[in-house]
Amino acid sequence: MNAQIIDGKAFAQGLRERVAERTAQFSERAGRVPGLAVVLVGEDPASQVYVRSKHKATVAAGMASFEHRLPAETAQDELLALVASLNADDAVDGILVQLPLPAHIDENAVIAAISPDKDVDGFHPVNAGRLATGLDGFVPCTPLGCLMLLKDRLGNLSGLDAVVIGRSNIVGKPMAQLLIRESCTVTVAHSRTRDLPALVRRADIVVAAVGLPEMVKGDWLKPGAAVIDVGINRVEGKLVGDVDFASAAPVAGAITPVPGGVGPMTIAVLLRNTLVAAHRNAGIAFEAGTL
Ligand SMILES: Nc1nc(=O)c2c([nH]1)NC[C@@H]1CN(c3ccc(C(=O)N[C@@H](CCC(=O)O)C(=O)O)cc3)C=[N+]21
Repeated sequence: MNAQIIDGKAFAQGLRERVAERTAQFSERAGRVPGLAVVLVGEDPASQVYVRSKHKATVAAGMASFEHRLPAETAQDELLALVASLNADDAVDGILVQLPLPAHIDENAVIAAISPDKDVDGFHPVNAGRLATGLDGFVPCTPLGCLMLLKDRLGNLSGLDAVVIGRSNIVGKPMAQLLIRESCTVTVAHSRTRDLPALVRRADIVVAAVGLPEMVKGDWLKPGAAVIDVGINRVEGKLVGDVDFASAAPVAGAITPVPGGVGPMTIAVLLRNTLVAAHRNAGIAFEAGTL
């Protein structure tokens, strides 16, 4: 058997086109375009690349993009003041502060300062709580993108065994919440997990989000499993995931590549969340439909 490759890039392209159509309808009705503010502190080259591609995708979808680039030595109070002004700005529907922030800034304090109704990253504790309790709110872009790919491939996920490797607030935990909501039996594994290969071997769905290059091996997988690789690791100038693709692809039923899998979904879902935020802020009902 050889896995179907899940083409996240193509799926993301389709999602972006649907978002663009719905953005045009929104703008017609509301008399303004949705706006996304992206804040980048410092000169980290990888972050600059992401912010650049977010900007291009935002404009391509018909939205306004407000970029704020601050020097690495920006004081936390200055950043908090900028967030407060974006919270108060009616042209701004969504706010994203690019992580990681420089070490002298308390990330949790900055995330908490973003209005939960503009928190299109879904990182604010209020949105994490909404997700955990089944209330409407913003869901982090990467896990929501992973879920879209899984549902597109597998349909109903009810009763499936899922293993999420990684327990971060931005991927592992919200991914587990989303899979619980889909009625999967979810196990969250992490660096202290005792027998990871044995755990993974039972899973119909494996989501790898640990940040260790090619850690998950093909002989850990149950034949036919759906494998979602969230890892983005730069190794010898090459981009590789957290899954050893060469050994996993012959065993898996379906697998996302890196690049071209989950990464492009993250940006497409960010636009989707910004469109949802615009509807809420304008008091226009949002029909999820194919979004
Ligand atoms: N507040 C915040 N929100 C984020 O959503 C956020 C963040 N901070 N900090 C950094 C991470 C990383 N991230 C990615 C987005 C797109 C790709 C992506 O499009 N990747 C392409 C390849 C890109 C390349 O070649 O480097 C792919 O996988 O095919 C990857 C990673 C969003 N992040």
